[in-house]
Amino acid sequence: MKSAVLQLPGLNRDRDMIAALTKISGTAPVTIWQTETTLPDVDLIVIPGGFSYGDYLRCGAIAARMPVMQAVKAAAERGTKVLGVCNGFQILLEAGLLPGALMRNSSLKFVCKEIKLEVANADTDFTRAYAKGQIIRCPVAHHDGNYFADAETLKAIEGNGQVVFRYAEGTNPNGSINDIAGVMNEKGNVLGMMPHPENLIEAAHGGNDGRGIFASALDVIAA
Ligand SMILES: NC(=O)CC[C@H](N)C(=O)O
Repeated sequence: MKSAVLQLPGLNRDRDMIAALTKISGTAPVTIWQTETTLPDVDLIVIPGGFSYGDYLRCGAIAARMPVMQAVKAAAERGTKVLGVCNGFQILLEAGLLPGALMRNSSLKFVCKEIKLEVANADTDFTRAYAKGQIIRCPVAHHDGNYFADAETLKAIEGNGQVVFRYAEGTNPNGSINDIAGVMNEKGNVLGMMPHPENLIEAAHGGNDGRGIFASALDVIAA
């Protein structure tokens, strides 16, 4: 499976993401720059974390309006898998590719720590390496991770199994409604998540609980 990583000014997790994808798939992802309007032919596009355009206006708001996002939207409509992590999740929400919004953490503080995630839906292209209900470790690092959706949207995403990850065991670091840490679109090919699985993929990271997300999306065996 071929993958690509979006690179935008201010993103800072792109190298970690490229390293994770390369290690897990054995092939380096292609990189995509903000001005590109024609994307390479890949199976998975990843929008990594960071502070695109300095988080001005709202996290992800400027990035979502760059030409490249029209191309990402078109690819998602054609069925290409799209994964957004942290700022990538914020960008996907601002671009309208996912439901809901991410607000300031309820503590009003930047949180950088390890939390626990429950795999709420293991029947997805991004989580089939896990079992439903499995608890995995994962780091978070953000100030705007407080997921919110109105009652109608919440009912729909809960009912459709679009909530893919929840913060487990009282580890919700940001006040997200229903402990939501990751959501996908109705079609199931676009996933956004606040935690950083690319930073927990090998022994040198202190564990590999995040590996299954990439192994699932890239269709390789999780080792
Ligand atoms: N690590 C990240 O991607 C941070 C996302 C965003 N800039 C925030 O702080 O909420």
